[in-house]
Amino acid sequence: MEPRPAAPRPRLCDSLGADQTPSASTLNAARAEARPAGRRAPAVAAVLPAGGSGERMGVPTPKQFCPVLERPLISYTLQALERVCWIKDIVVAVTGENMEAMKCIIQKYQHQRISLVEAGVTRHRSIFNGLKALAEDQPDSKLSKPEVVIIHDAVRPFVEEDVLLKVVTAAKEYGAAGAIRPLVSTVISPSADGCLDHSLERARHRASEMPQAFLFDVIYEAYQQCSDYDLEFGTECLQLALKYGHIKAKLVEGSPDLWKVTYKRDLYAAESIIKERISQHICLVMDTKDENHVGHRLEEVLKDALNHVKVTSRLPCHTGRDLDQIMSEQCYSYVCVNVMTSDFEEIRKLVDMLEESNLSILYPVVVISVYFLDYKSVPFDQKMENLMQIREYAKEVKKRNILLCGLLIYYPQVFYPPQDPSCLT
Ligand SMILES: Nc1ccn([C@@H]2O[C@H](COP(=O)(O)OP(=O)(O)OP(=O)(O)O)[C@@H](O)[C@H]2O)c(=O)n1
Ligand SMILES: O=P(O)(O)OC[C@@H](O)[C@@H](O)[C@@H](O)CO
Repeated sequence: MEPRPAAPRPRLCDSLGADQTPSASTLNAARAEARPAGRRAPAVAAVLPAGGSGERMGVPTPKQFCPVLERPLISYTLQALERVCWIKDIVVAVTGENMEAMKCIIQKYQHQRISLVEAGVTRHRSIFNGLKALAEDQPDSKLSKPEVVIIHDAVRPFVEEDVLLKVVTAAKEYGAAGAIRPLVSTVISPSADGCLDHSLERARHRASEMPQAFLFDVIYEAYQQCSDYDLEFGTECLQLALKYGHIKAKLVEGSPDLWKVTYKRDLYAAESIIKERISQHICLVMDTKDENHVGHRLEEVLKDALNHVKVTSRLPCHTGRDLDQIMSEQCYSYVCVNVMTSDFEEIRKLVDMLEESNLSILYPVVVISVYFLDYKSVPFDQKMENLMQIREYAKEVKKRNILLCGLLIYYPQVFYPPQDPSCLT
């Protein structure tokens, strides 16, 4: 029985999100705005419709459960919402047949604050079921009614706290709010005979995306008044608030990352975006504090190419503090540069720490151990035997989503024999 992993670290580093991740001061200002002076912050919950079959994806598995880096797509969306500490409940609507699979995902990735409800046969019905779970007029409701409810498709994994805060703040003021994006294609209206009737002026129109947010009573009452036609064929929650609540939603410009995973190409795009984001963080671990350590040359090169390069030394007196601090920033790629030792045990200790930190539950962790060895002072076969242990250990830790590899750089120490001063010129 595998030991239950400890609860995941409370927050992912915001830089795993969209490029526009706001600074802490921006968020604090927005939070202050969301919390008018003298009034308490609104209780906020989220409803995630996740009951679709993903027909347009063209694979047997519903797209919300399709793997991205060997982890279901929906887990990334849950993680994005869990990062936002002021969302108190996350209600996910899944079909009965996927309920067990969803419970396993919640347990395996240690998702928190999640409640599950049965999905409906349409997206609107799934959302309505989610809202019912939050309404206090339901006999078996265990959740308290929020003041504001966020509605966000479970297949939109790249949602950041800033846009969530914007739509919630706007919903509190206007009653409803939704993220929008510029149209990429022009919208046209075909005539009955399949020819162009007219086209819409693209600049005057926008694509409605997610997240959206509503005063709970506004959207819940709209759904309660909904016609069956709306529930069956509608695709726009903002329209329901307008039609049944006479609320004109505030439109919030969203970032390019808010797109919905719909086709297979979207899954490939999501995977490459996630890979790119986690690879932007590198932690260089050096085996000495020497400022002339060759690892600093690598640091200079990496800093030109990456957003975040952290450096630490693995001296025993430093290991705990330095590495713990770096792990708290959710770094998933480690390059260990060893000039003083080729001791495999040091790497094992580092990998054990990474494993205990549960980092690799959410994303694969990469550890590259580089050994600079002077071939005149270190017999090759003796060191290779020692380093070959890495290969066996790598097979073992790969099962726990830690990818370990070793790199041996054999080089001659450059000596100037003293009897030949010309070498010194
Ligand atoms: N009966 C439904 C249909 C859709 N959804 C959810 O609504 C979101 C957006 O819908 P869409 O992209 O249309 O998903 P699918 O309906 O699964 O896709 P398709 O139309 O290609 O089948 C998805 O998270 C989907 O799981 C839902 O909760 N209940
Ligand atoms: O479920 P579908 O993909 O058909 O449509 C969902 C989208 O309409 C919806 O997510 C946004 O347009 C915002 O309402």
